Amino acid sequence: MNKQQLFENIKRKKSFLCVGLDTDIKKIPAHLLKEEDPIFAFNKAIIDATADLCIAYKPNLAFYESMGVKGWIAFEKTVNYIKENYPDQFIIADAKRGDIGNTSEMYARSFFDELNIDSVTVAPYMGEDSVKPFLIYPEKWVILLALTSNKGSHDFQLTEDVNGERLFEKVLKTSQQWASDEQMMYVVGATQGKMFLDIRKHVPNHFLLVPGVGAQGGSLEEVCKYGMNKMCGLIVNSSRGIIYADKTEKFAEEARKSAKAVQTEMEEQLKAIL
Ligand SMILES: O=C(O)c1cc(=O)[nH]c(=O)n1[C@@H]1O[C@H](COP(=O)(O)O)[C@@H](O)[C@H]1O
Repeated sequence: MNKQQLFENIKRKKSFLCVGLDTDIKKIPAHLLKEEDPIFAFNKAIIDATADLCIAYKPNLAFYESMGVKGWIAFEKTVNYIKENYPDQFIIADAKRGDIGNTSEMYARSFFDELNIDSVTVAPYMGEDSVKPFLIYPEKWVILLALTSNKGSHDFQLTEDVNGERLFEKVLKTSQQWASDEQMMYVVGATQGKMFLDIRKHVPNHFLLVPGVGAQGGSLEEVCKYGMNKMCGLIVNSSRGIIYADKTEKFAEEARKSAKAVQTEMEEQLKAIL
């Protein structure tokens, strides 16, 4: 999917919501445990209940890999289910990969060749040759960690060099030499508030993947105020805040209500640019 198609989907659905499929066997409703594949059954119900309200899904690999082979199968079935039934959805493999070149090549192969996923999150700290293997696939995206939502973002990302340049700024500047805004996005946490102004100084036109609303307490209003551009430029993720809205047989219905509440706020925010 290219940038224009992404924007068309945002306009059509009046939403820039990404539903995070961080599916934990310990948190899903008990009645699903009797299913042959409870993780997939949960995901399928959540996807069917939310697909018209969001433009992206982000399964986080940790939740699947923690279950071994069964988890990987559920992940693959989930990706295929989205592709077959909701082909307009942008799929993000949240894997935070990145390694020496020939190893990154293998990561890229698994997500892009084998599974045909639209994008993968990548850590920038091993540098150019660790990111480039992901960039040889047309219309596939690298989503590079820039300024994350967690407290630990202060440990490295916000530290300054002798010239006063912060590490996340160096990441934004340098990585723009590797790919354009048609192939690269950046992760910026919703908890970063006014920092979006600094981010936009470096990357005015890029799409940003923004996790951290909902369970982590980030403000959608602030994200939009400081981070929205003329193509929206935001994909805002909520995982726990949507998928675990309820633990009963009505879980999918309640997840839909939570997604609808976020989408309604997004529709309001989009009036600034549409
Ligand atoms: O790359 C990410 O998606 C990510 C980056 C970041 O800075 N913070 C962050 O929370 N995430 C992911 O976004 C999701 C947030 O989940 P909730 O806090 O439950 O909405 C999790 O899958 C995190 O791993």
